[in-house]
Amino acid sequence: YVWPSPYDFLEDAYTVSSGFADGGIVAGVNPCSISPFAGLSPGRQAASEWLRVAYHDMATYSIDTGLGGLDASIGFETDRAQNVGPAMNSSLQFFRSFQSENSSMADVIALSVILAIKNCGGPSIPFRAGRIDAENGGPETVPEPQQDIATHTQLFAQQGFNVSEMIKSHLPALVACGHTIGGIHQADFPGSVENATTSTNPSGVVHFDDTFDSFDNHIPNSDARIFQADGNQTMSAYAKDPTLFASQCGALLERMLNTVPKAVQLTDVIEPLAVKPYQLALTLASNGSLVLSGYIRIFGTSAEAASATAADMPVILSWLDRNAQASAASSVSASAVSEASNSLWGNARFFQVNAIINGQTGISSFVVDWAFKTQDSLTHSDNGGSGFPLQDVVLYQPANSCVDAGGVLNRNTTTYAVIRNDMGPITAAYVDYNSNVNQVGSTSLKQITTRIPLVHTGNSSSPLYDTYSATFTSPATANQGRVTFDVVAVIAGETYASLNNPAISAAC
Ligand code: HEM
Repeated sequence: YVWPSPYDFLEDAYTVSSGFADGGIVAGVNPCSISPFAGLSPGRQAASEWLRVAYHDMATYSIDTGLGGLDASIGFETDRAQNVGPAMNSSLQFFRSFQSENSSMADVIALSVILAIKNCGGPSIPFRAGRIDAENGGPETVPEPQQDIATHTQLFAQQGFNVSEMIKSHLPALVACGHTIGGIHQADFPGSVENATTSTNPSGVVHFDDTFDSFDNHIPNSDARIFQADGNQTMSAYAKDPTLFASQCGALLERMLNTVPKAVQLTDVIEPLAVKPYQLALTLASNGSLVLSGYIRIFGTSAEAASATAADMPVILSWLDRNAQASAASSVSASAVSEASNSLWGNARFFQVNAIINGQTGISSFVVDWAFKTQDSLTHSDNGGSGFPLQDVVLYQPANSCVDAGGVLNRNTTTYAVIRNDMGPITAAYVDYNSNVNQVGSTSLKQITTRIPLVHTGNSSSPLYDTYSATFTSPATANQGRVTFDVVAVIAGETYASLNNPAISAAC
């Protein structure tokens, strides 16, 4: 994994759980007992709902066809008795604000489970991205409580969870891993729960075990029937050994999340990068200089990383000009962001960058030299060898870009950019606006890209750059996922792009 990557947003959301640059997902499950919807319906728990969503989404997988799996088909399956209750749609409602061109609903579902389980005290499950959202529902193959063990075993086998060597039987094991948090609701399963509904417990939730908000080896008695599938062997092993429970659940749930249609290629495991740019923007200033602004994140898992104080950490950014040459005055110190950040996986701190770069000589890459303590020798981070790459050919200009505040449903968005005029003929210049639209039959969104040509508007503050703009009518973006846009130019046969810029919110 090297920056920049299409999966930078998911890596950010994986790495930062609260505070500055909050990924936003963990807020829905922190602490493990809560739900963003508990105000509407007390007794609900998002961590367990998200895990159930992921299982029910994945349960449409067929080992015979290689179709189904974790593909957000659940959005089209919520009216089925198998998926009874508000959990499916309200989870998707929460997740859709994280959907974008580079974060499918299926990837967000997988990530949500990994974050929720970790935050509930469970194992660290490796995260891979690259899932593709289905455009319709799958087969009705979620196990239901009234079915017998033979049917459950057969359904699990069809989902790719067969009896194995390491884990005696996947059926009791995976059910134990699923039913360690959350509970069953009388409102949805009146045949299984009685006399639980009260004025303070309107959905009549009965927790599976005494630690419904802890991902631990306390196991529900209500599943005794299922645990008999292997003569209770798996359960007695788990009851004796919390470490075995955590490691086997981690492995089984990882496999569940990575069960995807055979055409889908998942990425390598995504782990927090030690040094990573965040919201970095290169722009042309009114005096003809370039300005590099944004943040550098430093992440670590060591004891030193845990005890460091951001304000005492040296973080120095040094860049090469556009011909990859070092020149005088090409380095700057980044200053600690005062708001702390939290991570479930280690310690993350952010440093603000504000570098003025000679507009004549430009920039092509930078490196970061840093340490956890002032007196430590500096660690040289060069992004795997060739530095953190930047291009200074096509620059998005947020300062001028704006949204016409007038319209509520449809608004005019104007995007400004500057493009170098000394590199040959410009054969194409456009903005790719990556947004999301509702789709019939699902709470999940569908990603679309609209291409708008950039029009040449004149000279800029620098003789090297001309100005361009693109105006188009965009739909309102409230709870319509993450909108990003790319500014692209094809010059003398080469494509230059400023990718994944955040949605424009400044009013015109
Ligand atoms: C034979 C297989 C299974 C059956 C029959 C079954 C059945 C059920 C039932 C009836 C509920 C109550 C739902 C509600 O009232 O909202 C439930 C909840 C739940 N199930 Fe399963 N389940 C099975 C397997 C699994 C698996 C494999 C997982 C995940 C690995 C899982 C995760 C969950 C979770 C987390 C909840 C709690 C939801 C909440 O608190 O709202 N289940 N299950």
